[in-house]
Amino acid sequence: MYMPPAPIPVSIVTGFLGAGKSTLLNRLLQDPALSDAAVIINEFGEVGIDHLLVQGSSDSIIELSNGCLCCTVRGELIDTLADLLDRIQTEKVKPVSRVIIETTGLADPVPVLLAIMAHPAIAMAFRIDGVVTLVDALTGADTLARHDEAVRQAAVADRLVTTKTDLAASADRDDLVRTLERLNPMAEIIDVADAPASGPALLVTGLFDPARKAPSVGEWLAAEDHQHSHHHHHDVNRHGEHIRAFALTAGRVASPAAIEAFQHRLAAEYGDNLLRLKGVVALSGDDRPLVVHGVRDMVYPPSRLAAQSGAENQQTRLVVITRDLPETVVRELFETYLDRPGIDRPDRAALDDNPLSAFGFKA
Ligand SMILES: Nc1nc2c(ncn2[C@@H]2O[C@H](COP(=O)(O)OP(=O)(O)OP(=O)(O)O)[C@@H](O)[C@H]2O)c(=O)[nH]1
Repeated sequence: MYMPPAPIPVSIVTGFLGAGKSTLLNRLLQDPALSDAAVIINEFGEVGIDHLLVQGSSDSIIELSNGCLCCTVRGELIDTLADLLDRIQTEKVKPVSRVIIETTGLADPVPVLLAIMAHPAIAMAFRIDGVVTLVDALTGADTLARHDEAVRQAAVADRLVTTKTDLAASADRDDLVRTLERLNPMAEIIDVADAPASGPALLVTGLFDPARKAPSVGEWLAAEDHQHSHHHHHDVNRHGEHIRAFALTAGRVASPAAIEAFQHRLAAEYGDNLLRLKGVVALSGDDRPLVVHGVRDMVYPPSRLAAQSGAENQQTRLVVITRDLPETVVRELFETYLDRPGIDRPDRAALDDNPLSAFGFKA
């Protein structure tokens, strides 16, 4: 295997679902200093759309197949890094100055770190520079209380970046910072709106050093290493029975208002169980799809992509990740808002008139 003169630094950008990873990366990738960085994206859901949402020079963005990086896709990450080295050696691609890995929001970063650090050849060619973890100031406290993955993401970080502070009350951000300081006393905590978060230096933290983390981080790495080296049965879906990820699809949509109304209804009624909604909405008579986002009970303003060609871009594709909310409830609501008839499905007018849950499910 080709060995570059010095190991290529690897930055891991993590943070719970919808924390703002792609938004931040898009901003950083505008900087010429990162023009020769390779970006590896991983998402959890049947429909890959992140490659559309993270903009950069197209051959530097590699999308891993769907599934979670900390579970099924770990081997693929190693293969991808090995392949990248090979392509650099054979001059199929230019040397890269850095690899940036954006994990899924559900990823436990510990197995991802270990996959790189414990692989003999990969660990010689790449070095983990650092972990930058984003924490949503609106939902972060609740997410940390409910999801171990979020706690681990915060605890392994070299830098913690609070996001959405333009939307959150400053007292809530202060409380969140105190919680983060307890979880990870050594990490620098910065705000996404502050200058240090706006440039590529955000990703440069020096060598990732487990010894500088809370003692639990060393224990997690050791436990993971044991599992790794003893080939224990690995839980393919670490995220448990409660989490569901699925796709909602449709053709071109005549009115974006229907999708927006669906999003608001879903968020208002099931926001507590709605971990994430994101997608690309193909519109009739307009080749520039809408990008829609929701996190818990927040519906974010839609944005537009540049005009897209290709059959897949004629499709509306939404990825939904729920906790303790059956897929059928979301799917029925979607069909209703798109006015697609179904047996026993109330029409939209009836639904809008009825303030109570229409499908008999209430969290
Ligand atoms: N107001 C505000 N909105 C933000 C901020 N950061 C992200 N957003 C919005 O939050 C939504 C989700 O942001 P993304 O960057 O897609 O989040 P992500 O972490 O990449 O999401 P996943 O990959 O699905 O986990 C988008 O609509 C963003 O525009 C912020 O600091 N302030």
